[in-house]
Amino acid sequence: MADNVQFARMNGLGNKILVVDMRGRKDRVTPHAAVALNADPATEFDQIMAIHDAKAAGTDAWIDIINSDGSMAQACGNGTRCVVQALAAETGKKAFLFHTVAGLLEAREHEDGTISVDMGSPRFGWNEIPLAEEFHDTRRIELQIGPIDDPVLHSPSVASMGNPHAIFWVDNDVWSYELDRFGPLLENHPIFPERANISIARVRSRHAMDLRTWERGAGLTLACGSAACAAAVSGARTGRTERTVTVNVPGGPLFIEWRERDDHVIMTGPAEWEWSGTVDPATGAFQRDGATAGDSGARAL
Ligand SMILES: N[C@H](CCC[C@H](N)C(=O)O)C(=O)O
Repeated sequence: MADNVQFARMNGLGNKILVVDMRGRKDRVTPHAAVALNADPATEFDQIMAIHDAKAAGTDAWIDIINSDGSMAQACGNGTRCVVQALAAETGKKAFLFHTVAGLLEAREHEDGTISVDMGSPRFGWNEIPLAEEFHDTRRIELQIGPIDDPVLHSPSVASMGNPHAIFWVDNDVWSYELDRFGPLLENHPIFPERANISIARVRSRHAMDLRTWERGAGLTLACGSAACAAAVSGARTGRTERTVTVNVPGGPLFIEWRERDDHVIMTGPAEWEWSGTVDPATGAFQRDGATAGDSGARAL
């Protein structure tokens, strides 16, 4: 299998990530390989982060983000932290500038091992999300699910973090809603021409909320970094929270700051290496190395 490349199974607060090293190659990880990798319980994932050679001076790498259904995503906060950890372990560098289809992405590893990603400016225009119909106020759009006169979820805030998000605000425990049932319906609702990541959020205080996400192209996940950012900015925009919020996702807390000075959203959280191996990016056939996560912490690919 001379055509294999190095890859690592990692996670960002339980968001299942495969980081694949495509540097020095012209080909890409195929949708076929993605679907095959996701079908094997050992490599089941939410996103693949494929690291390619940089295309522009001053950037460290180009990154392709691939959902487990083989579709491409424009942003993945948790996966970006995984890439930073792997490249920091390889190079000793702490600060990185990545290029994705959504633009430039700055990220940095801190002394304590946590990683911050500058997710850029959120966008709120109905055609930027995008929505299929014009809505002037995207803090609350007309969309509901459940009985017409007593909807289970309704009036979400919508935002783009490069990728489309809808946040439904709820009063009860986020676990009491059947997101596995409503998620696929809402993800594919005609109001979202490019589909959407669907979250339910419960505000706990001016600085904290609970969040569960049904990810576009990946389904229920333990964490979704871009959704945490979309929820935090939507919380602040609707007056529910301040601009600095701890977003508790099923995998743990993410710290989000919507910076006043430049409108950028900074997401901070951990990344974890689980094991490494080699994979054929055309077919998804893979082999594991011997080493697995003990207390080894960060590791190069
Ligand atoms: N897990 C990712 C988001 C993936 C988004 C993807 N599901 C899409 O937009 O299609 C994150 O941490 O931000």
